[in-house]
Amino acid sequence: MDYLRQEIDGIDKELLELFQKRMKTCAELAEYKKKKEIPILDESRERQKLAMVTEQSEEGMTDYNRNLFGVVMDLSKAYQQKLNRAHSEWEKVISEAIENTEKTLPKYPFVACQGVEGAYSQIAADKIFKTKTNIMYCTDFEGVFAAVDKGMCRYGILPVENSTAGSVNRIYDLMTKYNFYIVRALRLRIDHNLLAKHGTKVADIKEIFSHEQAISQCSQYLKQFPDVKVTVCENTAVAAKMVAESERSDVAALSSRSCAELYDLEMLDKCVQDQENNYTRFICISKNLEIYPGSDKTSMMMSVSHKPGGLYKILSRFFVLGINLTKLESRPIPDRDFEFMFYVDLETSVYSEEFIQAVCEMDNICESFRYLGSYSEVI
Ligand SMILES: C=C(O[C@@H]1C=C(C(=O)O)C=C[C@H]1O)C(=O)O
Repeated sequence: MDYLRQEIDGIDKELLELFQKRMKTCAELAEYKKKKEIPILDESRERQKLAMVTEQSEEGMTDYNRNLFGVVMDLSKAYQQKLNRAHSEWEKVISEAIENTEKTLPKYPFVACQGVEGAYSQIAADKIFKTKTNIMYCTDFEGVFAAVDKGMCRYGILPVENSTAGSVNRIYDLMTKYNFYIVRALRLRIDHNLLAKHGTKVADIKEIFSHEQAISQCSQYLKQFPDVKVTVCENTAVAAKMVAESERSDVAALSSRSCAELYDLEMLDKCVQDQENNYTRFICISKNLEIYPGSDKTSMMMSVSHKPGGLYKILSRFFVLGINLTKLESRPIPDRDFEFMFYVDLETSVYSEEFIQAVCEMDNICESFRYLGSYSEVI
């Protein structure tokens, strides 16, 4: 073993020297490309290179060699991009946003939320702004996007994913339709409770109202009511309100503790969600790019060429830059068969070199690209 390891060490030394020599040559080429305004990526050259590698490979080694050279060329492009980046448009836009944004979120802005008083979005808004801020309630999620887009509200609060039920697809679909930036995120612990009017007993219940996400988060619990009708409504707070205002005494809602207080309902059962640790992530959106201090998450949205390896190309850039992905979501692009829009959340400080480089590179290599902002996530 010692002998073979020594052998490997010797080979690695040569590999390292050769790799660095290759990178330095690429740097010279990058300078030439910059002068002549030639793009860094040259796909036909890469294809030729891989053909050469295939031809020169020993039997059984072709796939390994092609993979190795794929990574080597990715690293070479990352290095060239870094050297040639100079002052890209994105760098300017982002540093101006950092400079022009206040140090903290405003205190009492007008905020759009879906639902009615007591909705989880409203609880999220109060947590994000740390005050009972001014809220405009919209009947659906699209109303929140539109209120921000038209300048009726400075911010909008939207739930994007739940730890039990997964992504809120409707929001991801609406993201393609509206321009906005994310300025803050919040992880909110969600406890659902069975609420009914005073006097109603569990055995009396014939119908339970709630939002589809809440119903899905309580699916185990609901199995004990096989004969009860479960009805979806637009919001858990709307469900509580409906129960409170109903003439019937055989209805209940799956809703929050604060709605029990707000609508004077009794909690027949507490914390009935299937997973004890049930979290929902909310985003706070604005029309303009605002980047507050401490922003260490970034979201972006892109479409890539509909070819094998399209997504790999993107992911390999993050890998090369050492950036961790915390979310990858794909949604079909309307009217385009099996073509997808990808949404990624990255863990990277807005002040880091890798961050700027990732934004610039994505803008270059994606078919379409949108930077959705940098922000911090609070609990
Ligand atoms: C080095 C170059 O830039 C890029 C990197 C390549 C490589 O590392 O071999 C090949 C083609 C280009 O996409 C080049 O243009 O030759």
